Amino acid sequence: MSERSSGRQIPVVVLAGFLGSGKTTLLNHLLHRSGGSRIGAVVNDFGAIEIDAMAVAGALGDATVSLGNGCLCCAVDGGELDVYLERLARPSAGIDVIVIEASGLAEPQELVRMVLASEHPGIVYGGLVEVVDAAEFDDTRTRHPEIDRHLGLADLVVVNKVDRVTDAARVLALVRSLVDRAAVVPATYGRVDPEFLFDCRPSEERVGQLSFDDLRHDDHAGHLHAAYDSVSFASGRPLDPRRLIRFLDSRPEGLYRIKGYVDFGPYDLGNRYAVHAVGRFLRFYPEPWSAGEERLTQLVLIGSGIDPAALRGELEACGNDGAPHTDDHGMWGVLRYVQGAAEDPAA
Ligand SMILES: Nc1nc2c(ncn2[C@@H]2O[C@H](COP(=O)(O)OP(=O)(O)OP(=O)(O)O)[C@@H](O)[C@H]2O)c(=O)[nH]1
Repeated sequence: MSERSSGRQIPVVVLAGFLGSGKTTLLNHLLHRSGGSRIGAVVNDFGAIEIDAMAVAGALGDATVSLGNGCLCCAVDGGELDVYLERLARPSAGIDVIVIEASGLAEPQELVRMVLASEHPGIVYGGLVEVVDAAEFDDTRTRHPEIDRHLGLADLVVVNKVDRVTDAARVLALVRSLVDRAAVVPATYGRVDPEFLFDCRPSEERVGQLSFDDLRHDDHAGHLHAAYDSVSFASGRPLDPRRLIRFLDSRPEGLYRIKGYVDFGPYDLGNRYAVHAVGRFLRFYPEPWSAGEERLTQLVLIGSGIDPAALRGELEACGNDGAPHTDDHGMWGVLRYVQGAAEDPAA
């Protein structure tokens, strides 16, 4: 019998973690491996184009709702979130657990506070899951010491991307030293047993402690995202692969995160290319265009100390001039960054 039909409350899990740590990857893993449980998701994108929502929507259909353009943690009240939670918690939706994927710059305590403050009788706070990028962890902590505080609130920490480090044991030990009572599990590509997430519900005592100590409505200026800008770029003109690679190879230090989809037009008529940059990490993932899909390039760039107008201009300049011929070598630069099967054998 599902939780709904037995009249129990639906747990709402907050899935947080710094930019690019692997939250969407983990959510997609859960959606494909959740067995008999039906998951509803609320996806909060930082940029104006909802790339994360696009990445999970196919798997979820009407069980995804998207809250784009800005951190949910800055909503004045949880009213908007409540509307979405109510929609997902309707018995007719048949949902067993709801996951809120926070933007990579959200303040997790604000989201937890909103869930705890919700007056919807059909839901209950199901815990905070923090995803950590093992390869970027040291640098991210140096730039953002508040990450330690986020980990202290977590009920489960997934130390992701252990395939990218040679000292996973050290990173795991460091994370364990920073958490309070959370379980800490290593992962690649967010592959954790869904039961871990569904069972990470905090004790009553912990929830009480959270609502009094950790969840004071804090100063907005101190939020992580206060120091970040985002640039959204959408174009129906295909990009030239060489120009785009030149742009990406010379991207400024502060431009920490790029994500979206690229149309290379005549260079590959069959595929669009999902692109992800996280710090200096860069990957392209070709995926076939769906029949009838509008051929667009849609990118979100997020960084600190960046010049949005200049970046938008540089992306404009990556447009293909409409030259009728492609050359055989044009895509080489892109293909260097296409993920090989050896990198993720289970993909
Ligand atoms: N090598 C490696 N790459 C990973 C792993 N998990 C995720 N990635 C890649 O990291 C990039 C970012 O992953 P996402 O799941 O989009 O990260 P996110 O936390 O949702 O990103 P934001 O929403 O922008 O904060 C993508 O290119 C993923 O394929 C992993 O375990 N190992």
